[in-house]
Amino acid sequence: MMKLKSPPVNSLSLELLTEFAISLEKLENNRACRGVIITSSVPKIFSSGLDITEMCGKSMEHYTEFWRAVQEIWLRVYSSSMVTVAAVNGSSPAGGCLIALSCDYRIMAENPKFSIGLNEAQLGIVAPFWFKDTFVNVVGHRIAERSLQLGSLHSAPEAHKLGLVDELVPEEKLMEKAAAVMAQWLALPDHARQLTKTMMRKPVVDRLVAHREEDIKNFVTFISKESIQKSLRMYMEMLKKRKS
Ligand SMILES: CCCCCCCCCCCC/C=C/CC(=O)SCCNC(=O)CCNC(=O)[C@H](O)C(C)(C)COP(=O)(O)OP(=O)(O)OC[C@H]1O[C@@H](n2cnc3c(N)ncnc32)[C@H](O)[C@@H]1OP(=O)(O)O
Repeated sequence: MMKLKSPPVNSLSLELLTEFAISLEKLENNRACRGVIITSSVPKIFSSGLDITEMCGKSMEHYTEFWRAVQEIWLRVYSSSMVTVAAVNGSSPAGGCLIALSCDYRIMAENPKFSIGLNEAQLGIVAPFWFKDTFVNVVGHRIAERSLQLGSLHSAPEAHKLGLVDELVPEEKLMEKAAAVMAQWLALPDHARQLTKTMMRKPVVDRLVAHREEDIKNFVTFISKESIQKSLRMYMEMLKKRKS
């Protein structure tokens, strides 16, 4: 089991992304480890997505390093040879949603206050093509198109209806259910399951691998624009105001 633990909201900072990548690599290299459940130890939050402060007021070099780390996590989770189950025990916007979408199976606590989705458009930013591809591969083109354009955050029941999460369970049963799903997936021979997963996911993975540097360049150019910086600052202010 891998528990995200970066209070208050598990935002994906460069530091957390780096630790996450190292932990995944260790598990991946451990032949005895065939599956991992990804969850959060922060109450009510799975992950608040990418740490917005990493994308605000920093240098081009920093944006480059940060985006490479984001790509790395996605590549590692999406193409993991292990069975990956997301036990979504709280809200999961944007980058948090991407982590869940990159797993093989998603179980969410059936709390209508918890929401999940790729809400980038609400921040005035654009989900990159590999976020979009991952989303399309889970929910289909039409649902992904509407949800991405509107930057929708879906309540847990809505997310289940759309197929964004595979199952809803009472909060107290989440880990038990995740373990049961893991056992079901591990009952299959690894090689057949792994080859099937590769067959399904390889085109999307290859697309980023082939355009990785170009994708970094696009991100750095986009995020450095004053208009985008302004949108992000306003969004952070809105989060703080909402609180007070
Ligand atoms: C053709 C052109 C193509 C160009 C392509 C270029 C490609 C460009 C691509 C760019 C894409 C970049 C992708 C980004 C993906 C992301 O993940 S962006 C992050 C999106 N996240 C959110 O919108 C979540 C925002 N947070 C919330 O909604 C809430 O905080 C919460 C529901 C998660 C939790 O709510 P609550 O429990 O009430 O806590 P809060 O009081 O709101 O928050 C506590 C504390 O944390 C700060 N915070 C929250 N989220 C983040 C975050 N993601 N990053 C940094 N900080 C965050 C929040 O401000 C509070 O701080 P203070 O205590 O007030 O200091």
